Amino acid sequence: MNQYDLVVIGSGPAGRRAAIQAAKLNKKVLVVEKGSRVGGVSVHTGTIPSKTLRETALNLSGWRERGFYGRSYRVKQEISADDLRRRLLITLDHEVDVLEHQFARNRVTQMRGAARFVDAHTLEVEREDGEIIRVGATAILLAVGTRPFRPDSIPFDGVSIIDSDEILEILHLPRSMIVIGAGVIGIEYATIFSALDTAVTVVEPRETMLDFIDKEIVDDFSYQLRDRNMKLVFGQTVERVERDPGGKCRVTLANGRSLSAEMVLYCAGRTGATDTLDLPACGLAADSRGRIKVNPETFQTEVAHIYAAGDVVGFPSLASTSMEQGRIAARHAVGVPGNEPQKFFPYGIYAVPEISTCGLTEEEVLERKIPYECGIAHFRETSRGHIMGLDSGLLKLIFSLKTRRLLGVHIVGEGATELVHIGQAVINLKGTVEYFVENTFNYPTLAEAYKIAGLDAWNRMGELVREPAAAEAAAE
Ligand SMILES: Cc1cc2nc3c(=O)[nH]c(=O)nc-3n(C[C@H](O)[C@H](O)[C@H](O)COP(=O)(O)OP(=O)(O)OC[C@H]3O[C@@H](n4cnc5c(N)ncnc54)[C@H](O)[C@@H]3O)c2cc1C
Ligand SMILES: NC(=O)c1ccc[n+]([C@@H]2O[C@H](COP(=O)([O-])OP(=O)(O)OC[C@H]3O[C@@H](n4cnc5c(N)ncnc54)[C@H](O)[C@@H]3O)[C@@H](O)[C@H]2O)c1
Repeated sequence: MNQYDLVVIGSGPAGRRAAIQAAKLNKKVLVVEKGSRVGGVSVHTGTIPSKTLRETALNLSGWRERGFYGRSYRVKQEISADDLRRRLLITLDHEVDVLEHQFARNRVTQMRGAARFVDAHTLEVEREDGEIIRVGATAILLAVGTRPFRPDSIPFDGVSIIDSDEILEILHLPRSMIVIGAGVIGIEYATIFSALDTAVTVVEPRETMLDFIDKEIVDDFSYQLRDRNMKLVFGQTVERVERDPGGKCRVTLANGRSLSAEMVLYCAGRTGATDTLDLPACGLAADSRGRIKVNPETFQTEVAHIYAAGDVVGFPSLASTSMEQGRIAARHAVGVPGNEPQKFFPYGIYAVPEISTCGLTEEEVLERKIPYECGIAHFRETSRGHIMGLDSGLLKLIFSLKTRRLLGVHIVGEGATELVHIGQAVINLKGTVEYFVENTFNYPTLAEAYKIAGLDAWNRMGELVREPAAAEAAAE
């Protein structure tokens, strides 16, 4: 039986980053992956495919140019499912190739097959041909991720009633679609298909969506969706989903209302992929959604040498945070703990338009009773926004009145997921409103919106009265 310092189960963002980190520290590392190719949900069914699909949809539809040329502007008149898939396959091949090369360069051993526990230090890997291989490990990282939640009550058929994995395989672009669940996945796909001129209705049991985002940003976003005729049916639960004799999909709501469309996309959350690990054999158990509890600082489970990271541990379930969690877990597992991570990470929602946020929302600032001031900039106030033909886009900064420090940055609009990193740096480096007022920004850029929002807040906050010594230091 081969013995390893660290065995990583799963090759998604958490597993991949953990394996390479441990290998860089000269440890003997094995990655076990049951999928036919490495990369995890992130590369094959999640982040990368959905973002590639979005980019293709925006390019082929001419979405970004419609501000100038009108809503009927198209780059390609008839966009097919094949058009969308072509770019996807090229991107995925490239991602897998980069990852395989990283593993090879860093001497990370790979094994194809499904891993399960024999005991707390031993795993069995079942390969596709039925062969079973035993491996021993000093430490183990569970980076098994999640899969779409598929309740028995929904008659999935892989063609018209589908989940977020199956949407990548559709054979034709639907003219109408009902998206069930206004979480991040549901909203991203709903808005991408709406940009392709599919008539989209979103059904959500709660009265609101994306509750972790600043309300002013969600309000602006919802207004933009409704303005382009997307239907948001909130506060309604789904009673039944079925195909009617004419081939259309019918969704019946608890209030009796009936909706019909060519396609139903079901996105009501995800389940941890822990059911086949035989967790009791190592002394662990998962919760009802298949998730594993960990120490949020070390990512150790209740069994000290077994770690879990990534989506299998729950919120925030992002590729970006999963990578960091994997790195922290691997360092701790091999006895070289890293520095404490930065407190504030960005959250990017690649809807059309994009939303991105870092730090505290206005609702959180109010809840914590922190005296604050906000600064707002509309992208249309920037010259770059004019050049790009943007008629929407909003950047909101929240500052503490006491310390003048930036507490939160919230953006909806073109480039939000890139722009947010300026705000993230200022928050984590403890910068104040003066950073935006006193620095020169490239012109014309959308980043200039930071300057405008900073000045907007500063005008209400008033001048900073510097102590004479501090003023001298600032002048140096
Ligand atoms: C549609 C969609 C869009 C997304 N968009 C974004 C985005 O834009 N930005 C972002 O940051 N995040 C995004 N995410 C989230 C992101 O994909 C996940 O946070 C990330 O993939 C989680 O990484 P992970 O390492 O935990 O596991 P995963 O990527 O889920 O990988 C887990 C791997 O473990 C393997 N595995 C499972 N069980 C076993 C076993 N028993 N033996 C061997 N192998 C096993 C699986 O085959 C899989 O390859 C998106 C997710 C979805 C679904
Ligand atoms: N851009 C990104 O960073 C990105 C993109 C996609 C996904 N993700 C991650 O993937 C994770 C999973 O996303 P998700 O959208 O599947 O889950 P989610 O938990 O974010 O959203 C699920 C939504 O479905 C609703 N819902 C729950 N039960 C329902 C039911 N029975 N009928 C109808 N609606 C129901 C919920 O109220 C919720 O709004 C998220 O935590 C997210 O962090 C991130």
